[in-house]
Amino acid sequence: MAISVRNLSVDYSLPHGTAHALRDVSLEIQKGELLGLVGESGSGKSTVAFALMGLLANNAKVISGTAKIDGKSFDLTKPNATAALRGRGMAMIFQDPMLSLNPVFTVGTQLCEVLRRRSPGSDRKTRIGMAEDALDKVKLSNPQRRMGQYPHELSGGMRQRVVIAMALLSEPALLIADEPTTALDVTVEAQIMREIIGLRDRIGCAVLLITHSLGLVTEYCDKLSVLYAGERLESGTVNEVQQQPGHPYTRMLFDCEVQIDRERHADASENRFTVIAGELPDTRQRPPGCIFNGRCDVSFADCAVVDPGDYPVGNDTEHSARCLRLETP
Ligand SMILES: Nc1ncnc2c1ncn2[C@@H]1O[C@H](COP(=O)(O)OP(=O)(O)OP(=O)(O)O)[C@@H](O)[C@H]1O
Repeated sequence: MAISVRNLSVDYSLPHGTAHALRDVSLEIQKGELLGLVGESGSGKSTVAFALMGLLANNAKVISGTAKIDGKSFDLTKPNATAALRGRGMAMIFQDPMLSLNPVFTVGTQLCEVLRRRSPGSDRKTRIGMAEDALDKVKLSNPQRRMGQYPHELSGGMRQRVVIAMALLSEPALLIADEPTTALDVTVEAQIMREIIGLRDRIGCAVLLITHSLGLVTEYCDKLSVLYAGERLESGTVNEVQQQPGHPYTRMLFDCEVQIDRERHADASENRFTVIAGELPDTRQRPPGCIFNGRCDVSFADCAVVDPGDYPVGNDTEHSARCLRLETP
């Protein structure tokens, strides 16, 4: 079973114009696969997730887009599409686990509620057993005690495990993890990523991992899509894209990552990270031609006027990038 999103475009209306935050973004994730969606801050990653989950802000409008899950298509411009999509099984892990947890209920009550909604006929004792089992599976120590605790009594990493346990119990077809480890320290990050992989292995769901970290993507994901100013500039398997980036932006992102890694090992201050010079363009006035033209180090005259297509890279049919340099005459 594959999950796909086709031509997702989202606008935000602002006091001075309309920001075209996403433009024709398409993604495809197979069952059991982890797709990393990377891009710098403001590139539109969360907008993709929110559009799928029906969590967009009031000033947002889905201009186009279809999501296909389990062979069934949903028109994302329709107001009730995301409710129907959620009904087919989607769960989301946020950077802040408190967005998924209710502070006034115990962990046990919240986990049992997921089970009650999923199988209303189940008895309480069975639900408690299953909830404890889920906490055990995400390696939360002393599950019985945790069941009676409130979210504020747990650390950030423990809360994130509870959210993963909730996802485990809801058995989604698609799990969206939006910067799930950004607020956690590096050791906890690795543990939480392992739990997400464990969840994927147990229920065979597709996972969309939203992150600004290429390091996380190369370590844990099967495929990646690179987002820039609301456009998907490149997509392919992690190995292919890493070995042969088709887009200059992807190459620059990988160069930054290597630099960050070196500086980490040299124990340098976090502030010295290399960044790509320039800024994201204002999406209220998308420039003509390639959206990355203003920051590209290998652009040529046509890049300022011709909107590039999505061209294949190398011999891999899954690998493509939006760069005119890949156009074959
Ligand atoms: N409610 C809103 N109204 C107006 N603009 C918005 C709104 N929400 C997001 N945006 C803008 O849309 C663009 C994409 O934002 P989004 O949060 O999806 O990016 P992101 O890649 O997830 O960023 P980050 O990594 O910082 O979370 C940004 O320019 C952002 O300022």
